[in-house]
Amino acid sequence: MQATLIQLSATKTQRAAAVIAAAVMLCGAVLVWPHARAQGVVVQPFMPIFATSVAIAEGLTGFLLWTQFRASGRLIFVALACAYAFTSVAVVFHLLVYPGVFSANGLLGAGRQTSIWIWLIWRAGYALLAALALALKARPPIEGRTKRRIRGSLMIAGSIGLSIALCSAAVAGRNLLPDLVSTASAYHHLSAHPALLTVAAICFASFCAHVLVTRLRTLVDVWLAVALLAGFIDVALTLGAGARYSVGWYAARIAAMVSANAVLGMLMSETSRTYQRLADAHRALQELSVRDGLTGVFNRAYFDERYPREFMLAIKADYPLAVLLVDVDHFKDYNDALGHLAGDECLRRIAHTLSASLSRPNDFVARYGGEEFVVVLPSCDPAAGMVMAERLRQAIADMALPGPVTGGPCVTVSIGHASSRFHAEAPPATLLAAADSALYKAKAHGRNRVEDEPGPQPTAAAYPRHAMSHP
Ligand SMILES: Nc1nc2c(ncn2[C@@H]2O[C@H](COP(=O)(O)OP(=O)(O)OP(=O)(O)O)[C@@H](O)[C@H]2O)c(=O)[nH]1
Repeated sequence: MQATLIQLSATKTQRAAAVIAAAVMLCGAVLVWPHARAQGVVVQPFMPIFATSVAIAEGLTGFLLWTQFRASGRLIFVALACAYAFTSVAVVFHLLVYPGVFSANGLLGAGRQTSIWIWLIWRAGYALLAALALALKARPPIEGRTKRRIRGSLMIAGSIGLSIALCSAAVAGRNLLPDLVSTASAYHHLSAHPALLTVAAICFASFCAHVLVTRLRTLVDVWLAVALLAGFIDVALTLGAGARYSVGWYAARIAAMVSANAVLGMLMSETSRTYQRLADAHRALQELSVRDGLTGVFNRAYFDERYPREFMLAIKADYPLAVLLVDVDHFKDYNDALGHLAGDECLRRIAHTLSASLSRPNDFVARYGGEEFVVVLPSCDPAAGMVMAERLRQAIADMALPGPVTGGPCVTVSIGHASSRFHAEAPPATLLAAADSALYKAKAHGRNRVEDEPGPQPTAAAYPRHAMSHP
């Protein structure tokens, strides 16, 4: 089972979902473009809600990518986690310095264009770091948990440090950086500024490089492409918008939200699918671990664990428990005459008939060893146990499996039966020993028959009290 996403190919449905998301964004951008400069309603709480949700989404994406790195050792994941960590920090700065959110001009002594410079750092940093991650795609995984933790932590710390340094520089250099805005809320001449055009070019180039290099083979490739495209649309619409709280500005912010959530959505859906697959695999493994590989009935280990539990339960609830030991007659001759493969098939068919003959949910059959099976029948008194044993013997005989001698008797089984209500002191082995001794008798008395042996008896008890008879 695939533990990480590195080689997880995108299915047709996942590709279709990504294509639809990209198409909706592009169509939306084209439709909005002619109205981008139209002034919209100023919704003051929009910016804090938008920036907070983006910062959280980017941070969560970074964290989930980091866990993918911890599991796989692939540097591409930690490089992508760096891109998201960088962005998450830049978005927080962007919010702090944004005019009109916490104060008229923004916190940290921001100038009127500081938030735009930080936004440029955010968009360019994300695109560049995502492109840089491409270079690490083919790198072999880092071996060793400590090595992974140290290298990964250093890279993440480096990207966070870089983001803090660049954003702080944007705040500190508010008077040195080129002026991008014409008024406090409008930035019409921004589109002509080389800084913004450069960032737009970086975003577009990063998207193209990603598509060309990855060919969108894996799930991560596909949704990262959607995130990069959304980042470019954010920049393009912001360029066309001209002013804060215009139609284009709102549309650009929505594109930024798509950019922040595209990979996160994929990671969350894949994480829950992985849990589902893990649970299924665990269930299958558990089922496999209690089954006998040859016959498919429960194995000896399962019997050894469950039988004492059934025994104690019978003591506690004061009901009888029947045990049948079923042994194939002259099986050595069968093997010698027909070969071990035929012998295996014979055991499989006998096991199938035995389990198919049990109807109550708590009855079970296990392979006790070699050509011997054990059947446990809780709440079954001696009379019902003998009836059941005889029914099983007959069922095997009715199969009419040809025996080792051509034209001779068919395959048969001998069954030793023991059933009893117990003293609390009686060890579980006593009942098994009684069934074994009954089996010995059945063999000695000519085989293809059922014999019984009294199991450990109670000192004084009405018997049976709750016993259920087999129909
Ligand atoms: N094909 C096959 N044979 C098995 C398997 N396990 C045990 N056997 C064979 O079962 C045979 C058991 O032989 P014995 O213990 O002498 O018993 P028997 O020939 O059945 O004689 P009785 O029990 O006295 O009727 C041996 O030849 C084992 O090799 C198995 O998984 N597959």
